[in-house]
Amino acid sequence: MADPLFTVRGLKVSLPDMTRKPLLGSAPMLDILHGLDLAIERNCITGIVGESGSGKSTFGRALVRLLEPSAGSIAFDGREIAHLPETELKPLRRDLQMIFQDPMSSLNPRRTIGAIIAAPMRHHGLSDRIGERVAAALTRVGLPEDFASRYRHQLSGGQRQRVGIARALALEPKFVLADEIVSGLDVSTQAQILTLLDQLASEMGLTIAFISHDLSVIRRLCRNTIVMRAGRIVEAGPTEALFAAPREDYTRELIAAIPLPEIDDDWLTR
Ligand SMILES: Nc1ncnc2c1ncn2[C@@H]1O[C@H](COP(=O)(O)OP(=O)(O)OP(=O)(O)O)[C@@H](O)[C@H]1O
Repeated sequence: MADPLFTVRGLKVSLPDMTRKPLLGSAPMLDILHGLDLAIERNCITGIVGESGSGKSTFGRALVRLLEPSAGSIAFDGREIAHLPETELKPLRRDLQMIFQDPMSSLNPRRTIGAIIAAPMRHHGLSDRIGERVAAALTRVGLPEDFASRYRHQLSGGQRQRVGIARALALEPKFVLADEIVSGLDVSTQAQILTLLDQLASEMGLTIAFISHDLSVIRRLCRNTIVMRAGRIVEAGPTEALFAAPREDYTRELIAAIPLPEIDDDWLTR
């Protein structure tokens, strides 16, 4: 792959094992990722799929440096970031954004939607024309501008996830991690949110890592796919080729387990 946005080599992550935390002292370390090598292509959506506990979220969190790897390298846009201290990461945070699974818990109930979307702008020193920027961010995700004065509890699940997307995109980041962002929504709202993400990705030339356990969604949305199992990469490559001719038994099993398409399955036309 020519000029990827991320190049990851030998990525290992170990975390304190919370299931074995002693009453006194620190928890023993548990190896979660066992040395990942891969690249993430620019200006497209890459799917990360695998069963629960395979390490998808840990990998995503290491990419956006919410976690520090225990070993290995992460080159982001040509710069090594795996072990950068927080002071040097701060300006990079603008380029590394995240959309969370549960907008109900990630949106502050006491702040207006406008204040929530404005927060990352203020944090990164963009304090001029905030009202205009918030209105543009809302319009971009298909919400009326006057939603800026509403609160979280006045929105539906789908509208809340649109706010989560607006907040992540407000700073026009180079990379967005989307971790199971539709799993709490009903099927038709899921379809709307995925269509929106697909449109925004192509309009804004975004690079997105889309974590999901749902292979049928990955197949329709993502140009490339990474399959994970037990903290390792099983296989990775262009989605079409991976589905047409999976190299590994595990990928074949995942594909075989995809439920038959629903009648209104044409939400994404490409
Ligand atoms: N602090 C911790 N202590 C103990 N185990 C942990 C800790 N953090 C993560 N794990 C374990 O590491 C493994 C990978 O977790 P991770 O959340 O990355 O997987 P995932 O593929 O995203 O799973 P899911 O689809 O269920 O969200 C899991 O087995 C999880 O239980």
